[in-house]
Amino acid sequence: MKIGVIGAGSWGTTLADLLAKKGFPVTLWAYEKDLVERMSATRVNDLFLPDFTLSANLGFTNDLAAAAAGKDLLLLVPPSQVMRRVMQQAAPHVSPQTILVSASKGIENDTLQPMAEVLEDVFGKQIAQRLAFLSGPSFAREVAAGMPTAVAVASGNPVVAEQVQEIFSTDCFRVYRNDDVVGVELGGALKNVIALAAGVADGLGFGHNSRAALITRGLAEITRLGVAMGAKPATFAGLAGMGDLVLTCTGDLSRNRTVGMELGRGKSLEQILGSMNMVAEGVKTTLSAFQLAGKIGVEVPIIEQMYRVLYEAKDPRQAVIDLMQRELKAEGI
Ligand SMILES: NC(=O)c1ccc[n+]([C@@H]2O[C@H](COP(=O)([O-])OP(=O)(O)OC[C@H]3O[C@@H](n4cnc5c(N)ncnc54)[C@H](O)[C@@H]3O)[C@@H](O)[C@H]2O)c1
Ligand SMILES: O=P(O)(O)OC[C@H](O)CO
Repeated sequence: MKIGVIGAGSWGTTLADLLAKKGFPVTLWAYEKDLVERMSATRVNDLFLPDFTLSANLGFTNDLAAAAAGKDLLLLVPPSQVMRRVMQQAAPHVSPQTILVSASKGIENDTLQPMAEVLEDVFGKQIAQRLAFLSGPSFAREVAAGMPTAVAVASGNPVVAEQVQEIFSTDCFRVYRNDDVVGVELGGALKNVIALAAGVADGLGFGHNSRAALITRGLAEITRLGVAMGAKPATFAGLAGMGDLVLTCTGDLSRNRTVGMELGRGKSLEQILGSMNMVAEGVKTTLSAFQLAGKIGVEVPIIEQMYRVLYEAKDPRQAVIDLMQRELKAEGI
């Protein structure tokens, strides 16, 4: 089983190392040429996953063709906004038997497509039979440190779901199968928007009540939008829904929650993003999710306020006031 990993951010590096430690020969593609040189020399990803020495079974390359060609499985972990561009370049080198597993969490701007649709555009509709999605509550640094973690893998092809489950599972990394591709993908993408909002609440100095309200009503929004897109409601009660939402809205390691906190403390989005080398997918996914909800007519009040804070420079305090003063209604999805 030869494996290529596209994207050497913290998650791609962590998963590449997990697979290499299981004994698979793994080639990790990094966008940054100088990072490849340093990782080859030191076996440390000093840019995105410092403090961890990577397995000897792991090879590094800046050449997409070398990473993609002759592989039985390709793990795709670039930021979602560049997935299309990167995979268009890799596609001519991907063999027709290769299984593709996406671990990226986002919805493309402009097209408003989740990664399943982006990859179908690049490879053709038939790719769905060889495609799987890995998602769920999983901070890279905790997985890299071997802390027990459970995630979901979704595929429309049950054979592929089972293969991917076997390939990725370890004593510390437990993978559950799921057949709801849309739900698993959207749960992972949309929780980032709610995590931004939870961070804003923390940054404004609010407490546990506010966070619990955001998580619960955020889950209702995610479920409403997801179901309208064809997802199964039960998926949002699972690892890729509730599980990842709770992790990201409460965990100090979350980049999305951190961005939200800085916004709540009064920094501008430009200032915050200017000081980060990592990706906070929720920022761009907020735009896609807001537009998507408008297009299909789903009410998403938290996502809408997050959109106004990020893209219309609305005062976060006013966003909270507007959320709290909405017309009173019955609880439910
Ligand atoms: N880090 C985590 O804990 C974690 C866990 C689960 C899922 N994810 C998801 O994995 C995906 C990748 O995130 P990450 O955390 O590994 O990244 P990261 O924030 O650690 O690093 C940024 C990544 O973006 C890449 N990049 C920047 N500009 C690029 C360009 N123009 N073309 C190609 N690549 C470019 C960098 O090379 C690097 O791989 C995201 O969708 C994220 O939501 C991350
Ligand atoms: O650091 P974040 O906010 O991108 O979250 C990382 C993972 O998606 C958590 O499962």
